[in-house]
Amino acid sequence: MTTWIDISQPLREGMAVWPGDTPFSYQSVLTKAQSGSVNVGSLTMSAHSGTHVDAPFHFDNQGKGILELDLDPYVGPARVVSLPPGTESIGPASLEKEELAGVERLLLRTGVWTDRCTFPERIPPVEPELALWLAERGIRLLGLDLPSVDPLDSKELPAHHALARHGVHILEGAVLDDVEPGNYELYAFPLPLKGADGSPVRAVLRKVNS
Ligand SMILES: N[C@@H](CC(=O)c1ccccc1NC=O)C(=O)O
Ligand SMILES: [Zn+2]
Ligand SMILES: [Zn+2]
Repeated sequence: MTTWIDISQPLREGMAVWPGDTPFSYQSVLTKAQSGSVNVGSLTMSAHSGTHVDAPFHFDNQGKGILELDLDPYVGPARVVSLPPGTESIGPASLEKEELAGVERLLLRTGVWTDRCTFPERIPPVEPELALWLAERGIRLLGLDLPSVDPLDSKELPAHHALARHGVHILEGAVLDDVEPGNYELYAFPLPLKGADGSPVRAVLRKVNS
């Protein structure tokens, strides 16, 4: 049996969501007793719930929505890198010692979001300069264990825009606490949501030998 490493946050009532955003809820609309055959539930949630991907339409009215996105960045070989505790921001200097030749998907573990029931107050943001640096190295997906790539109070979202401009897809809210740095295969397809600006994903890793 394959050993999957689930790096998705469970979607459940009470989970932390962006301040002011739609809380997650699963409601039973029909019970087996009522229908005589089946339980049926209905979901209410933000497109940015838990472990999710952003489409450029999230921050750019002319940007692609989830359904228009290329799927390749979301599946394939990936590298997990752990950043040192106390990292203030994530830029080229944070990664200069890493040998990233051939890496197309990069997952960064900061370890700062420890209590998933509450939203973090401060996160180390991605420096917009990192976008070009990643693109120059052929990286097409940046994943983080953080709810955003920009400071939580940012309105301009410079890192989101820079990453999109350079074709680097964004995966947010991954759970990497127990994942050793190294090489993996990543599977994190977005849902086929027409017109949506983001999508929750079931993100999993599988260890590869190297
Ligand atoms: N940029 C964040 C989400 C975000 O900014 C947000 C999500 C829900 C409601 C409001 C938000 N931002 C600003 O008001 C993300 O990419 O998940
Ligand atoms: Zn998002
Ligand atoms: Zn985002």
